[in-house]
Amino acid sequence: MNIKEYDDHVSMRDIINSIKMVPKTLALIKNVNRKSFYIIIFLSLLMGIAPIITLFGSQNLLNSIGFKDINIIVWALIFYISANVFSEIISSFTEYYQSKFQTLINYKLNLKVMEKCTKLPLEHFENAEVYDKLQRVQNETPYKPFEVFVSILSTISAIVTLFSSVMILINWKPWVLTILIIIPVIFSFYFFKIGQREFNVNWLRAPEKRKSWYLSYLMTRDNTFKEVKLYNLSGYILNQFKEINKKFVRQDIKLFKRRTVFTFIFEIVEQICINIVLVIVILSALAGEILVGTVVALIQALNLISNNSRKILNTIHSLYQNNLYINQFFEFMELSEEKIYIEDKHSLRIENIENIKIKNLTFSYPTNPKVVLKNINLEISKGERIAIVGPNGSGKSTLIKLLLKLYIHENDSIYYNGISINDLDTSQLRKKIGVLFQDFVKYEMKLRENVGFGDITRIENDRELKQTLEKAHVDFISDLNTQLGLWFVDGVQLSGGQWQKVAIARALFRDASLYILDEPSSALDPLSEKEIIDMFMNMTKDKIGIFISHRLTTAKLADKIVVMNEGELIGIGTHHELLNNNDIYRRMYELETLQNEVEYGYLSEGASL
Ligand SMILES: Nc1ncnc2c1ncn2[C@@H]1O[C@H](COP(=O)(O)OP(=O)(O)OP(=O)(O)O)[C@@H](O)[C@H]1O
Repeated sequence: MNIKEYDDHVSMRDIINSIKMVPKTLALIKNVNRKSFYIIIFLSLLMGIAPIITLFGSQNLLNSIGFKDINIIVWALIFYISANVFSEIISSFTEYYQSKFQTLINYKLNLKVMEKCTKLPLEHFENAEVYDKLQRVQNETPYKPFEVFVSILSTISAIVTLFSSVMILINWKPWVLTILIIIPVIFSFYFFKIGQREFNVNWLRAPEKRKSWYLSYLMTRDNTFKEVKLYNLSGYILNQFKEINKKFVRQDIKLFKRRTVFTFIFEIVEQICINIVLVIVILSALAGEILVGTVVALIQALNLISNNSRKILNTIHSLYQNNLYINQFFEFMELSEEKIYIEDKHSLRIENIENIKIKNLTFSYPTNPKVVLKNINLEISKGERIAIVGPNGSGKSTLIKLLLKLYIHENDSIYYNGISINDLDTSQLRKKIGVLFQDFVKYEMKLRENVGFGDITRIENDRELKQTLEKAHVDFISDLNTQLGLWFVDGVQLSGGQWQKVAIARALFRDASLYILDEPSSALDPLSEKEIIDMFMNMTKDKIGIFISHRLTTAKLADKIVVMNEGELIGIGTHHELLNNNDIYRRMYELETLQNEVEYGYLSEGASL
């Protein structure tokens, strides 16, 4: 079914398409818990019959009074009371099973969305459209499928009741039915139209809803709160938040108004028809054609027909609307997954990374036509430690992400041990790589988890965790079970550099054959930086080590330095080789040395004071 974003015209085909979605939705819900699913359907059928049994009970009871026989009256009373008790029992059971099932559906479908998220490639998370889709699905999934199910159940009960009530009326005057049924059918098209409009409004809201969420995030998180306070941004952000949400409120009120007016017109027309039939019932009673009990039964049947035809109309309307939402869920679940989950079963595996070869690598991000890497050629072998240097935006981190197979690059340009990265089992390859990302995660969890996530299988191995912490110079906390960060109770906040050391420990905790550190020293003091790089060089003696650095005094410790500029690899060699034959490198180094001298001069000036 195609989602119409702006047009709220509803054709018969749309309605049929929407009804065609019902089996798919039911299958989705049934898989959550088959037993509850069938019990609820059975209870709904009983719920549909219950009003008719009660109606018969009251008709019998009233008519029995005319016979003046105590036995008949007692039996009629027993039947009447039993019918009411039966009705109460069924409704309590239905309530219990529905609440239980709703909880299960919420849990299982949210889990499905989360599981799907874990399988999506990185590029989907850098795409605003996918984010919007995710936002819609996350907002609606907890309750929409259950609403569809409830709509279907109500329709089943209502149809059963309607059918039985119709039987009562058919016995009396069949032509009366035409009036009572034609009205809801005519109105149903308008209800669909309203449903489509409400859906469209919500559909178009997703990007702004996400913005609204982001604004509230800025106002309420510790890491953003400081700047918001300092730059006095509260008013500005709050205004944007208000603007977006005021617009939502205006739209919602407009929709409520439309719906209320329309429902009101429908109810008035319907009431007029019902009252005409009522007059006919009274006239028949006055003419002595029917008994008092039958008059009551006919009036009740009329009410049941009126209520249930309205109910069917409402539920079909919400069914249609909810199906549009559920279609989003199915579309989201069909998003392409990371290759790792669909093709890797037949991929090749390597035990250790001995050699990396990059051949004519050219790359653009899927969301950006700009060529970010241009014809890169590079070879690194076991035992080599490489530093990558270059100005901001020159493509250093992109190169690392491609080495980790975070983007699918169709051309065979990267080889591990002579095998194209595209033919390698992704998860097995990633197990061989320990990485510190430039924007590493500060897990608001225990120290054990922050480091142990490097190799989850050894998260309980205290001895190895402590050895790694020592290597990464994490000497400021000793208890592995210390909660880090301030989001949860008893948390200990770390400084920027301390968090970075913990993240380095996480990368090193992995028993890898390739270690990559993307700007490991960005938050470290010079002494810590020296210690970390020395340790890294030592640790990667018989492995492959790559680190990105903006400090050439650090980079020069590497065996080889790779210089990048505007997506190109413009130089490779030792520090001295590059000083002699690479103008950009030499200039960068001179500038850094000059800055150091200024700093040094300043410091010695200060020292002499
Ligand atoms: N996810 C992305 N989607 C689209 N473009 C991106 C993405 N990430 C980076 N870019 C673009 O790719 C180019 C290279 O970015 P990259 O992060 O690789 O540079 P870098 O050399 O690591 O920079 P820095 O030294 O500032 O960390 C930049 O022009 C950037 O705008």
